[in-house]
Amino acid sequence: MLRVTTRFDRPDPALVDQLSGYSAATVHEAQGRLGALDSTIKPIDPTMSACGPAFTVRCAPRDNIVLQVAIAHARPGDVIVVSAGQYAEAGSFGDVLANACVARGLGGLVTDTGVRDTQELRKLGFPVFSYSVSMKGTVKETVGPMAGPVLIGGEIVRPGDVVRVDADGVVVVRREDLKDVIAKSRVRVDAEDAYIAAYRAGKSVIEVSRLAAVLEAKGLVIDE
Ligand SMILES: O=C([O-])CC(=O)C(=O)O
Ligand SMILES: [Mg+2]
Repeated sequence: MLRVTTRFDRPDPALVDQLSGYSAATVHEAQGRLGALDSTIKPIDPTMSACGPAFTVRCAPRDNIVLQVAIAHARPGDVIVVSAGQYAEAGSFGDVLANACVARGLGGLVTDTGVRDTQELRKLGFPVFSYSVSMKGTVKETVGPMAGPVLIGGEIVRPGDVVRVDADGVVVVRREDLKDVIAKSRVRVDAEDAYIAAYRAGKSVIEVSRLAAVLEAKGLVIDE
């Protein structure tokens, strides 16, 4: 017998909602350039985005039985995060399972293996971020634990950490850092807005980014 748990603490939904107002790149910068999964994990459609608590899953390569169990047990808003050995040659998720996710109100899927039925997935609009697209079928053989820490895209994701996914990829925020990262994201967006306003007002990049002293120290002379 193998007894597994699907219980873990989830973050305050109001904080998840606030984080969703910031792009993945902003969140990554705001937390000190941390938490970005490898760029090999990409949305199947750049218009897709999501933000939610991670429901973590470990699957054997070419096997999606634990993923299916997770879809049955995840809560509305959860983003399922599947670590399956960075295995490109398997289509472990497609439009049938995506419909099960939509019916349960899940937030999205992030996986380091492949997905298939991508045209149907795009039409359905369920956010899917994967390592590959592969038509190759999977077996349902290897059971194992879920809702534990997983390694995916070079980062550890724990159940209940928050994943923010958009056209630029996937970033993970530790649940305990959420408030701080939201505050730092706000500061960053305000600073960027000020830069953009200055450029529109005709100021130069060198002035706004205070580059003159840096360029001088580096000995750069510009002939116009
Ligand atoms: O059936 C599977 O294992 C994956 C799939 O193609 C789907 O969910 O449509
Ligand atoms: Mg299918």
